[in-house]
Amino acid sequence: MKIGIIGGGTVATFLIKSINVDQKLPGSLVESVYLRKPEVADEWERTYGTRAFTDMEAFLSSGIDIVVEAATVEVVRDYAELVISKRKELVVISVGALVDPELYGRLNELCRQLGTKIYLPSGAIGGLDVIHSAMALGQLDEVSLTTRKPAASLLGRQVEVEEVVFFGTATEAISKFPKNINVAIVLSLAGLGCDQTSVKIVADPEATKNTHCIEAVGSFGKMNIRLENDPMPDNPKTSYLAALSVLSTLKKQTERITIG
Ligand SMILES: NC(=O)C1=CN([C@@H]2O[C@H](COP(=O)(O)OP(=O)(O)OC[C@H]3O[C@@H](n4cnc5c(N)ncnc54)[C@H](O)[C@@H]3O)[C@@H](O)[C@H]2O)C=CC1
Ligand SMILES: O=C([O-])CC(=O)C(=O)O
Repeated sequence: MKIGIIGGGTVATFLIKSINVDQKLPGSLVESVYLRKPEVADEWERTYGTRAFTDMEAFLSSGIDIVVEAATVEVVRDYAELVISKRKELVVISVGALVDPELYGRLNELCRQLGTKIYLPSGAIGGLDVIHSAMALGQLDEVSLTTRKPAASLLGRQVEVEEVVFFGTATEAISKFPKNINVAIVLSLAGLGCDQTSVKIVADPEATKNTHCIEAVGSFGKMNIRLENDPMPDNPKTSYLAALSVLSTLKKQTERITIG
C-alpha cells in the first residue's frame, strides 16, 4: 500500500516513524506527504527520505493509493472532495469536519459514484462497535460523552478548580472546540447523529490525561466506557490512542480477516 499523508504534525510524524522507520506495516510505505511550507517539506525529505509536496495536485499524482488526513478540520473541508475525485481512498482523523451534513452527503455520493471509500478511525475513544451494532436495527436511545482534559491544553490557560466549559450537543461542541472534540463527531456518526449526542467538556487543573467517558443505552442494554488516555508528548491535546487508531485503520486494509 502506497500511503500519502496530509499534515506534518504529531499524528503525521508518528505515522511516518512507525511505518517508514520502524516498519510496523510490512509491505506499505509512506510515499509522499503534503505540507504547507517549502522549508518544512525540505526538512521532511531530508529526515525521512520521503517525497514532500506543497502542491496538492502534484501530491495526489505521486502514485499513492490512500491518503491519510492528519491535519485539521479545515483541511478536510478544503481537500476531501478533491482527494476522492482522484479515486483515492481517504482516512480522516479530523472527523469534526463531517458534522456538516452537506459535506458528508457530497462525499458519500462521490465515493459511491467513483467506487472509493472514506475511513474514520475510532480515534481517541472506543466502543464504536457496540454503538454500530445497536444501530443495526436503530435501537439506540441515548448516547453521551464526557471529556476531561488538562485545562492548559484545552483552554490555553490554567484554572483554579475544575470547570465545565461546555455542555450541549456534539454539533455545538465541535464548533467551539474543533481541535479537541473530534471524538464526539465520530461517536455521533456511528450512533444517533450530531444533534442527538450529548457532550460535556471539563477543564481540569490537575489532569495529566485526556479522559473520555461514553455512556449508551439501547435495546442491547447499557454501555459505560471510561478511557484514560496518555497524551502525545508533542501535542497534549491529542491522545496517543488517536494516533494508534490511524495506524490500526491502515493495518486493517492489509488484512484478509477483519475484526469488528
Ligand atoms: N478523531 C480523533 O479522535 C482525534 C482527532 N484529532 C485531530 O487530528 C488532527 C491531527 O492532530 P495532531 O497531529 O495532534 O495535530 P498537530 O497540530 O500536531 O498537527 C496538525 C498539522 O496540520 C498541519 N496543517 C494545518 N493546516 C494545513 C494545511 N492547510 N495543509 C497541510 N497541513 C496543514 C499543521 O501545520 C500541523 O503540522 C487534528 O485535527 C486533531 O484535532 C486529534 C485527536 C483525536
Ligand atoms: O485526543 C483526544 O483525546 C481527543 C481529541 O483531541 C479530539 O477528539 O479531537
